[in-house]
Amino acid sequence: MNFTSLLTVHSQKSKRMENNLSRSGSRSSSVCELEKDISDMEIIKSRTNRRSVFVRTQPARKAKRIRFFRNGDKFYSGVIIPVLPERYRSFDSLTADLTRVLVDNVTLPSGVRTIYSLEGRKIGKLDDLEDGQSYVCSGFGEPFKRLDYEASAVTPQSFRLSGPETLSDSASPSPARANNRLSKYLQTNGSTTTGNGSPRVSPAGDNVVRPRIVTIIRNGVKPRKVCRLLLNKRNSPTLEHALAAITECIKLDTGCVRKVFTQSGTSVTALHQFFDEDDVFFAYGNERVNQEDFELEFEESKAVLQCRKTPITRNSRSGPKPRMPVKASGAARKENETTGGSGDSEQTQLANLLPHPLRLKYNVGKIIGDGNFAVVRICTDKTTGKDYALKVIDKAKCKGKEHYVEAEVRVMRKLCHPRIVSLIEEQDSPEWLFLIMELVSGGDLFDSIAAASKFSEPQSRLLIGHLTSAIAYLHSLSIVHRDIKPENLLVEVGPDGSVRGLKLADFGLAVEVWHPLQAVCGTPTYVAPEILLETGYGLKIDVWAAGVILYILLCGFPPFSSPDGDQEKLFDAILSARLEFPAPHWERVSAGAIDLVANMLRPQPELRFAAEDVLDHAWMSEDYDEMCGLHTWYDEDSS
Ligand SMILES: Nc1ncnc2c1ncn2[C@@H]1O[C@H](COP(=O)(O)OP(=O)(O)OP(=O)(O)O)[C@@H](O)[C@H]1O
Repeated sequence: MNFTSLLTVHSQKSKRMENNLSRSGSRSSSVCELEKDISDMEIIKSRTNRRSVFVRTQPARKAKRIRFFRNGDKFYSGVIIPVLPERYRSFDSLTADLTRVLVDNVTLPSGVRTIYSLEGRKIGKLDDLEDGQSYVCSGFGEPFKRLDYEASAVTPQSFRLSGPETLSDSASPSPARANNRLSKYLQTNGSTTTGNGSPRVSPAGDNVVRPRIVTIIRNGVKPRKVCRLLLNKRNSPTLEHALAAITECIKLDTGCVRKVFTQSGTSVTALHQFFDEDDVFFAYGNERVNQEDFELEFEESKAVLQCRKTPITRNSRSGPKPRMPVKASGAARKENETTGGSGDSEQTQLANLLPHPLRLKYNVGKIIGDGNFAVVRICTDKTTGKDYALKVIDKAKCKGKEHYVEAEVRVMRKLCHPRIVSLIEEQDSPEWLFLIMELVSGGDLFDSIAAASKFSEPQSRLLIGHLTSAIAYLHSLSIVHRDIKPENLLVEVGPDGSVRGLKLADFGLAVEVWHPLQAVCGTPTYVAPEILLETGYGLKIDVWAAGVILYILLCGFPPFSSPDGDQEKLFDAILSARLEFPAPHWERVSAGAIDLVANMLRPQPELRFAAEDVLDHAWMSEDYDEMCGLHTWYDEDSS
């Protein structure tokens, strides 16, 4: 599980989804397009061809597009779901799906139990749901709360600055009606609007806003919730919009965020303050502000540091070659390094913590890795002598994010692929979650890159082939990993220590996709532009990340970086879509490799290669080097 999430340290993981939603015959179709297509197509899996194909087999049946709100949550703008009888054979299957979809955005501890119309009428069957209408989901025993839910359906997040009154959601009503709702929303939230209901974007505001991650501390009992939020022109064209974005991010118990302070206690009254020096902010509703609020407890400081931790080096050398991002190392790893591994007493302690069935079956050994929430140790099956990896997840560290851990396990249980680390078994205790996983003992790809600096084309082909086949498999199940990076790729090594292959691990951010996702998450160096733009994203973000990795394998540094380690500049570079293959580092790389990288790093997801396109690319063929001559140099004129 990796919580280097951009949006919040309580990272973003949502759930669920529709099975068999794969790519259409047109290789470049996006998830959004597929969402449209699925309504009138039936999926037939071609066994002979690796690719899933859509074949129209029956008259088109249109999905009902329905928006679902969270009961009592006027800030949640709802989720739109296409409802088709093929997809939901029972009302319960719809509520189960809604539970998985909503858990990313709202608190629903017992899941969706009841669906109401906006007027509070209980919905009992699928046929009662009307196309284009909105409904309210409530949990167990919750009475219906009458609110103007549709007002929140047009939050600033769904407002496009670039187009006149267009809404990001295709199922939104007419611009006029949407405008009314937007205007109503802004009025109820104290914002000013222009005559036509658009948010007033001051030229000054326009100038100050740039993609920037800030840390927000939610007022409350210490240790307080610490979140990360990406502010950009889309969600923060005005101060009011920024406050609404913060409200949505931290979900204050007391409703709207009304006051924000910097750590020095200065009240934030102008938009530019979010883009000045301070990057830690304290958010309040109507509560009183006390001086001691600005003092951080140890746990809070740790969370803030974690938020700030960027894998981009701040000690960049001058010179043409950008450096690799710095690997985040966890506390346990450091501890392991200084103590030379886990001592006997520590091991005994852990063995005592193990649930009885695991204690009977395994001997626990030394620490082999750690993350923010888990320590991973070697363990050995007492009967067979086979080694496994035991991941011990500390539930206390995951407080409030339990559903992400559950999602990680749920996703892993479904997977069975030679290039994906398999989950052997799991055991739960009130404080810990124990996962027994396949052991991949060669460390991670980050360390291999650090050791090798860069890889030959055949080695890069092998590694990217393994990674892409894992991604293609995930995508065939409509699962997006969302945190593909060298640290999450475990390496298999041969007896001579050479890299033989890799396996994909860490499904902490993985989620099933059946509508464009919005949660901003991932790791900055590998994040796709559509995530930063917050226009909704899908499976192709994994291909982008794999493209970044292929670029790194071939030349030893990332395609997008910031010379001084500034994260905002990194985002600007990603958004600029300027992909360069600078000499001398790329001079000896073949044209085929460069072509593949360029297709994996296309800024428009609909033009970007899908995972199977990558596998089909000529450069991926083992014969490529032979066909083209071993040292096909990249000729700039032929690009
Ligand atoms: N199956 C495995 N075999 C060998 N080593 C593993 C395995 N799984 C994890 N590790 C090692 O343990 C480290 C931490 O694991 P993982 O990233 O899953 O933990 P996490 O707490 O979820 O991490 P994060 O901080 O990224 O959320 C990995 O970086 C890797 O080095």
